[in-house]
Amino acid sequence: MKEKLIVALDVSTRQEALGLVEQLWDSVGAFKIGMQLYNSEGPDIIRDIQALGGKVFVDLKFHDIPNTVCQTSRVITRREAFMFSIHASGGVEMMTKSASAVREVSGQLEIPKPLVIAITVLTSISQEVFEKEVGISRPIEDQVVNWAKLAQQAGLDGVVASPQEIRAIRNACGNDFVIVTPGVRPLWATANDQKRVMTPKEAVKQGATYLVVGRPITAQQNPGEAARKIVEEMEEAFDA
Ligand SMILES: O=c1ccn([C@@H]2O[C@H](COP(=O)(O)O)[C@@H](O)[C@H]2O)c(=O)[nH]1
Repeated sequence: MKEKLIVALDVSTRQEALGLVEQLWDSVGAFKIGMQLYNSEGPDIIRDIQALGGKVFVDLKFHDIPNTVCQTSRVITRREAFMFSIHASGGVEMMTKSASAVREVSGQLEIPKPLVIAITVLTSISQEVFEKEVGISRPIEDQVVNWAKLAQQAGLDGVVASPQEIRAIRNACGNDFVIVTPGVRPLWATANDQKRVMTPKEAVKQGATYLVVGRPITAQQNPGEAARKIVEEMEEAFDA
Protein backbone atom coordinates (compact mmCIF):
# COMPACT_ATOMS: atom_id res chain seq x y z
CA MET A 1 0.00 0.00 0.00
CA LYS A 2 2.90 2.40 0.70
CA GLU A 3 3.68 2.30 -3.06
CA LYS A 4 0.50 4.33 -3.59
CA LEU A 5 1.62 7.19 -1.36
CA ILE A 6 3.49 10.12 -2.97
CA VAL A 7 4.87 12.81 -0.67
CA ALA A 8 4.85 16.41 -1.92
CA LEU A 9 8.22 17.96 -1.05
CA ASP A 10 7.02 21.56 -0.95
CA VAL A 11 10.13 23.01 0.67
CA SER A 12 12.69 25.53 -0.59
CA THR A 13 16.04 23.91 0.06
CA ARG A 14 17.89 20.78 -1.02
CA GLN A 15 18.77 20.17 2.65
CA GLU A 16 15.12 20.13 3.77
CA ALA A 17 14.07 18.01 0.80
CA LEU A 18 16.78 15.39 1.19
CA GLY A 19 16.22 15.33 4.96
CA LEU A 20 12.60 14.38 4.30
CA VAL A 21 13.61 11.78 1.70
CA GLU A 22 16.00 10.16 4.18
CA GLN A 23 13.25 9.98 6.81
CA LEU A 24 10.54 8.77 4.44
CA TRP A 25 12.03 6.68 1.63
CA ASP A 26 11.11 3.33 3.20
CA SER A 27 7.59 4.42 4.22
CA VAL A 28 6.27 5.85 0.93
CA GLY A 29 6.25 5.10 -2.79
CA ALA A 30 7.59 8.29 -4.40
CA PHE A 31 8.39 11.98 -3.94
CA LYS A 32 6.83 14.91 -5.74
CA ILE A 33 8.86 17.96 -6.74
CA GLY A 34 6.78 21.06 -7.44
CA MET A 35 7.56 24.58 -8.55
CA GLN A 36 8.83 25.72 -5.12
CA LEU A 37 11.64 23.19 -4.80
CA TYR A 38 12.45 23.01 -8.52
CA ASN A 39 12.79 26.77 -8.84
CA SER A 40 14.90 26.97 -5.68
CA GLU A 41 17.29 24.15 -6.39
CA GLY A 42 17.11 23.49 -10.13
CA PRO A 43 16.85 20.19 -11.99
CA ASP A 44 19.75 18.53 -10.11
CA ILE A 45 17.36 17.97 -7.21
CA ILE A 46 15.72 15.22 -9.30
CA ARG A 47 19.02 13.33 -9.52
CA ASP A 48 19.76 13.94 -5.82
CA ILE A 49 16.49 12.32 -4.77
CA GLN A 50 16.99 9.46 -7.21
CA ALA A 51 20.47 8.90 -5.75
CA LEU A 52 18.82 8.27 -2.37
CA GLY A 53 16.58 5.65 -3.96
CA GLY A 54 13.48 7.85 -4.39
CA LYS A 55 11.21 7.77 -7.43
CA VAL A 56 10.41 11.33 -8.58
CA PHE A 57 7.13 12.83 -9.78
CA VAL A 58 8.01 16.12 -11.50
CA ASP A 59 4.87 18.19 -10.93
CA LEU A 60 5.64 21.34 -12.92
CA LYS A 61 2.22 21.31 -14.63
CA PHE A 62 3.40 22.20 -18.14
CA HIS A 63 0.93 24.42 -19.99
CA ASP A 64 2.14 25.98 -23.23
CA ILE A 65 1.91 25.56 -26.99
CA PRO A 66 2.29 21.95 -28.24
CA ASN A 67 5.90 22.31 -29.46
CA THR A 68 7.14 23.79 -26.17
CA VAL A 69 5.47 21.13 -24.02
CA CYS A 70 6.62 18.38 -26.40
CA GLN A 71 10.29 19.44 -26.24
CA THR A 72 10.13 19.88 -22.46
CA SER A 73 8.62 16.40 -22.15
CA ARG A 74 11.73 15.06 -23.91
CA VAL A 75 13.95 16.78 -21.34
CA ILE A 76 12.01 15.42 -18.37
CA THR A 77 12.01 11.92 -19.85
CA ARG A 78 15.81 12.02 -20.12
CA ARG A 79 15.92 12.89 -16.43
CA GLU A 80 14.18 9.57 -15.74
CA ALA A 81 11.24 11.01 -13.84
CA PHE A 82 8.76 8.37 -12.75
CA MET A 83 5.86 10.69 -13.55
CA PHE A 84 5.28 14.26 -14.72
CA SER A 85 2.28 16.54 -15.17
CA ILE A 86 0.93 18.69 -17.99
CA HIS A 87 -2.34 20.64 -18.11
CA ALA A 88 -5.32 19.01 -19.85
CA SER A 89 -6.54 22.51 -20.71
CA GLY A 90 -3.55 22.80 -23.08
CA GLY A 91 -5.60 20.70 -25.50
CA VAL A 92 -5.42 17.36 -27.29
CA GLU A 93 -2.65 18.33 -29.72
CA MET A 94 -0.39 19.42 -26.85
CA MET A 95 -1.09 16.24 -24.88
CA THR A 96 -0.67 13.94 -27.91
CA LYS A 97 2.70 15.48 -28.84
CA SER A 98 3.93 15.17 -25.25
CA ALA A 99 2.85 11.51 -24.99
CA SER A 100 4.47 10.51 -28.26
CA ALA A 101 7.72 12.38 -27.47
CA VAL A 102 7.94 10.52 -24.17
CA ARG A 103 7.40 7.15 -25.88
CA GLU A 104 10.03 7.97 -28.50
CA VAL A 105 12.73 9.19 -26.08
CA SER A 106 12.23 6.44 -23.49
CA GLY A 107 12.28 3.84 -26.28
CA GLN A 108 15.48 5.25 -27.80
CA LEU A 109 17.24 5.42 -24.43
CA GLU A 110 15.77 2.12 -23.24
CA ILE A 111 14.68 3.66 -19.94
CA PRO A 112 11.32 3.22 -18.19
CA LYS A 113 8.65 5.45 -19.74
CA PRO A 114 7.49 8.16 -17.32
CA LEU A 115 3.78 8.32 -16.62
CA VAL A 116 2.36 11.46 -18.25
CA ILE A 117 -0.53 12.78 -16.23
CA ALA A 118 -2.98 15.58 -17.03
CA ILE A 119 -3.97 18.16 -14.44
CA THR A 120 -7.75 18.67 -14.54
CA VAL A 121 -9.39 21.07 -12.05
CA LEU A 122 -7.10 22.02 -9.15
CA THR A 123 -8.21 20.56 -5.82
CA SER A 124 -8.09 24.05 -4.27
CA ILE A 125 -10.98 25.18 -6.49
CA SER A 126 -14.52 24.96 -5.10
CA GLN A 127 -17.64 24.74 -7.25
CA GLU A 128 -18.43 28.36 -6.38
CA VAL A 129 -15.00 29.64 -7.44
CA PHE A 130 -15.13 27.49 -10.58
CA GLU A 131 -18.30 29.24 -11.67
CA LYS A 132 -17.65 32.78 -10.44
CA GLU A 133 -13.89 33.16 -11.10
CA VAL A 134 -12.92 30.52 -13.65
CA GLY A 135 -16.15 31.26 -15.48
CA ILE A 136 -17.23 27.70 -16.25
CA SER A 137 -20.83 27.06 -15.26
CA ARG A 138 -20.98 23.29 -15.15
CA PRO A 139 -20.34 20.81 -12.32
CA ILE A 140 -16.58 20.39 -11.68
CA GLU A 141 -17.04 16.64 -11.98
CA ASP A 142 -18.30 16.97 -15.58
CA GLN A 143 -15.33 19.14 -16.54
CA VAL A 144 -12.87 16.73 -14.90
CA VAL A 145 -14.39 13.74 -16.74
CA ASN A 146 -14.33 15.64 -20.02
CA TRP A 147 -10.61 16.41 -19.63
CA ALA A 148 -9.89 12.85 -18.45
CA LYS A 149 -11.48 11.46 -21.62
CA LEU A 150 -9.45 13.86 -23.79
CA ALA A 151 -6.25 12.94 -21.93
CA GLN A 152 -6.94 9.26 -22.52
CA GLN A 153 -7.70 9.90 -26.20
CA ALA A 154 -4.37 11.77 -26.46
CA GLY A 155 -2.48 8.73 -25.13
CA LEU A 156 -1.73 10.01 -21.64
CA ASP A 157 -1.49 7.57 -18.75
CA GLY A 158 -3.89 9.32 -16.42
CA VAL A 159 -5.00 12.47 -14.63
CA VAL A 160 -4.64 14.45 -11.44
CA ALA A 161 -8.05 15.10 -9.88
CA SER A 162 -9.65 15.31 -6.47
CA PRO A 163 -10.69 12.05 -4.78
CA GLN A 164 -14.27 13.25 -5.11
CA GLU A 165 -14.15 12.66 -8.88
CA ILE A 166 -12.51 9.21 -8.84
CA ARG A 167 -15.70 7.20 -9.38
CA ALA A 168 -16.83 9.29 -12.34
CA ILE A 169 -13.37 9.10 -13.97
CA ARG A 170 -13.21 5.32 -13.44
CA ASN A 171 -16.63 4.92 -15.07
CA ALA A 172 -15.55 7.00 -18.05
CA CYS A 173 -11.94 5.85 -18.51
CA GLY A 174 -11.75 2.36 -17.01
CA ASN A 175 -9.67 0.60 -14.39
CA ASP A 176 -6.25 0.89 -16.04
CA PHE A 177 -6.34 4.70 -16.22
CA VAL A 178 -4.04 6.24 -13.59
CA ILE A 179 -5.80 8.56 -11.13
CA VAL A 180 -3.52 10.67 -8.94
CA THR A 181 -5.30 12.45 -6.11
CA PRO A 182 -4.04 15.38 -4.02
CA GLY A 183 -6.59 16.91 -1.65
CA VAL A 184 -6.14 13.98 0.73
CA ARG A 185 -6.67 14.82 4.38
CA PRO A 186 -6.72 12.46 7.37
CA LEU A 187 -9.29 13.51 9.98
CA TRP A 188 -6.43 14.66 12.25
CA ALA A 189 -5.05 17.15 9.68
CA THR A 190 -6.30 20.57 8.61
CA ALA A 191 -7.55 21.12 5.06
CA ASN A 192 -5.32 24.21 4.53
CA ASP A 193 -6.17 25.63 1.08
CA GLN A 194 -7.58 22.34 -0.25
CA LYS A 195 -11.33 22.45 -1.02
CA ARG A 196 -12.29 19.10 -2.56
CA VAL A 197 -10.88 16.73 0.05
CA MET A 198 -11.27 13.16 1.26
CA THR A 199 -9.57 10.90 3.84
CA PRO A 200 -6.82 8.46 2.77
CA LYS A 201 -9.07 5.47 3.51
CA GLU A 202 -11.95 6.84 1.41
CA ALA A 203 -9.65 7.87 -1.47
CA VAL A 204 -8.29 4.31 -1.69
CA LYS A 205 -11.82 2.89 -1.41
CA GLN A 206 -12.94 5.08 -4.30
CA GLY A 207 -10.15 3.65 -6.47
CA ALA A 208 -7.26 6.13 -6.46
CA THR A 209 -4.06 4.81 -8.07
CA TYR A 210 -1.83 7.23 -6.15
CA LEU A 211 -2.46 9.62 -3.24
CA VAL A 212 -0.40 12.83 -3.03
CA VAL A 213 0.06 14.13 0.51
CA GLY A 214 2.22 17.09 1.49
CA ARG A 215 1.70 19.15 4.63
CA PRO A 216 -0.07 16.49 6.73
CA ILE A 217 3.29 14.65 6.55
CA THR A 218 5.98 17.26 5.97
CA ALA A 219 4.70 19.80 8.53
CA GLN A 220 4.63 17.23 11.35
CA GLN A 221 7.32 16.96 14.01
CA ASN A 222 7.76 13.32 13.00
CA PRO A 223 7.06 13.00 9.25
CA GLY A 224 7.90 9.27 9.23
CA GLU A 225 5.29 8.54 11.87
CA ALA A 226 2.68 10.63 10.00
CA ALA A 227 3.40 8.79 6.72
CA ARG A 228 3.10 5.38 8.40
CA LYS A 229 -0.18 6.44 10.02
CA ILE A 230 -1.55 7.47 6.62
CA VAL A 231 -0.50 4.15 5.05
CA GLU A 232 -2.30 2.33 7.91
CA GLU A 233 -5.44 4.37 7.19
CA MET A 234 -5.14 3.51 3.49
CA GLU A 235 -4.93 -0.19 4.40
CA GLU A 236 -8.19 0.13 6.37
CA ALA A 237 -9.95 0.55 3.01
CA PHE A 238 -9.62 -3.22 2.57
CA ASP A 239 -10.63 -4.23 6.13
CA ALA A 240 -13.91 -6.11 6.32
O1 LIG B 1 -5.04 19.76 -8.20
C1 LIG B 1 -3.95 19.72 -7.61
C2 LIG B 1 -2.75 19.48 -8.27
C3 LIG B 1 -1.58 19.41 -7.54
N1 LIG B 1 -1.58 19.61 -6.21
C4 LIG B 1 -0.28 19.51 -5.50
O2 LIG B 1 -0.36 18.46 -4.52
C5 LIG B 1 0.28 18.85 -3.31
C6 LIG B 1 -0.70 18.80 -2.18
O3 LIG B 1 -0.06 19.23 -0.99
P1 LIG B 1 -0.82 19.30 0.42
O4 LIG B 1 0.18 19.93 1.32
O5 LIG B 1 -1.15 17.87 0.79
O6 LIG B 1 -2.04 20.13 0.25
C7 LIG B 1 0.89 20.23 -3.57
O7 LIG B 1 2.24 20.03 -3.92
C8 LIG B 1 0.14 20.78 -4.76
O8 LIG B 1 0.95 21.58 -5.59
C9 LIG B 1 -2.74 19.87 -5.56
O9 LIG B 1 -2.78 20.06 -4.33
N2 LIG B 1 -3.91 19.90 -6.28
